[in-house]
Amino acid sequence: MKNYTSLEDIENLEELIFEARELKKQNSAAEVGKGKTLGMLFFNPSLRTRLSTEKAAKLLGMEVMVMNADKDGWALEFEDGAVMNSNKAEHIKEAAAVLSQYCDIIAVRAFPGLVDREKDEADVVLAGFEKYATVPVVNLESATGHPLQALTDAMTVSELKGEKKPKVVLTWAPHPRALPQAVPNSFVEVMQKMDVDLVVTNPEGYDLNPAITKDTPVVHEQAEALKDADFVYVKNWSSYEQYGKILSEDPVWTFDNKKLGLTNAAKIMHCLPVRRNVVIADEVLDGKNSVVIQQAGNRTFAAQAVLKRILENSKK
Ligand SMILES: NCCC[C@H](NC(=O)CCC(=O)O)C(=O)O
Ligand SMILES: NC(=O)OP(=O)(O)O
Repeated sequence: MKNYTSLEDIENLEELIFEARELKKQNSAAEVGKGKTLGMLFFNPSLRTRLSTEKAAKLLGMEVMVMNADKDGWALEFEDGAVMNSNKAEHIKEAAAVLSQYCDIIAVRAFPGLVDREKDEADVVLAGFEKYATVPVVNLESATGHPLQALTDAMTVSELKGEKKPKVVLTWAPHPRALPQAVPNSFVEVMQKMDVDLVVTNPEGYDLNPAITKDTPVVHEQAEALKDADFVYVKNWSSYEQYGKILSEDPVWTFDNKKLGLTNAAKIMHCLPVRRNVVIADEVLDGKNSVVIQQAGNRTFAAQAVLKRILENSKK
C-alpha cells in the first residue's frame, strides 16, 4: 500500500481486517513508526478521525502534527495556472511540497461543496495533495469517499458476523442538513469486497452514484429491504441525482424499534456523529443492538493497520 485515498488501495481486504483485529488484541506500542511524522490537515471538523488516527500513529511510534487547515492555514489555490490576485495566498504545489519535507505521511480531510457535482467528483483537495506531495497521502474523508471509516465498518462486520453469510442493509435516514455521499459510497464499496448480501434502501431521488452501487440492489421500500437484515447501516446523504439537495426530511425513514423489529435482530451501525431521534431513535441507540460505540472504537485499529502498511511499504 503506497497511499490510502480510496478502497482501491487495499490489496487484500481480508488480510488488512485480520491485521486490524490483531492490532486491537495487542493494543500496544510498536517501533515501525519511530522517527516518522504524520501530518494531518483538517479542512472540516472531526472528533473520531482526528483522535483515532492520532492515537493509531502514536501506537506505531510516530510523531503527529495536526492543523485545522481551514482556519489556521493560508487559503489554498488548487487550479493550475491560476492568477492568484484574489483571496488564495498559497498554491497546492508549494504547500504539498513543503509539507512533504516535514512529514512522512500526509493525511487530509476535505468535504465536498455539494453544489457542483463535477467539481466534487474531481476531489481537488485530496487529488492536489496526491499529485504534489512526495510522501504517501491518506484520505481522512474526501468529497467522495471515507475509506478509513469503511475499513472500520468492514472490521466491525467481520467481528460481529456469525457463520452464515450476513445480509447487510444500508438505509438512508432523514437529516436537517445536506450531507456528503462519502460515507455511504465507501461503505458500499467495501461491502462489495466482502462475502455479504448487500442491499441499499433510500427514497426515490436519493440513489447513490450508479458507478458505485453497480449491481448492488437499490430498493425504495425500506420495510422490504430491512427484512431479515443482520446488519443495518443507517446514514443520511444528500441527493446525488439532484446534486446536494435535500429532497425529503420524512421522519418515516427514521430508524426506530419498529424498524429494528423487521430485521433479524440486526446490529445497528452508524459512522457518528448521529442526530438522535432524527436519524436513529434513542431507543435504538441506547438499546442492545447498537454497535456504534464498538464501531468508533475500531477506528484506531483500522487506521493503525493502514499506517503500518504504508510505513512498511515506504521502507522497501
Ligand atoms: N465523518 C463522519 C460523518 C461526517 C459528515 N457528517 C456531518 O457532517 C454531520 C454533521 C451534522 O450532523 O450536522 C458526513 O455525513 O459525511
Ligand atoms: N466517523 C467520523 O469520521 O467521525 P468524525 O467526523 O468525528 O471524524
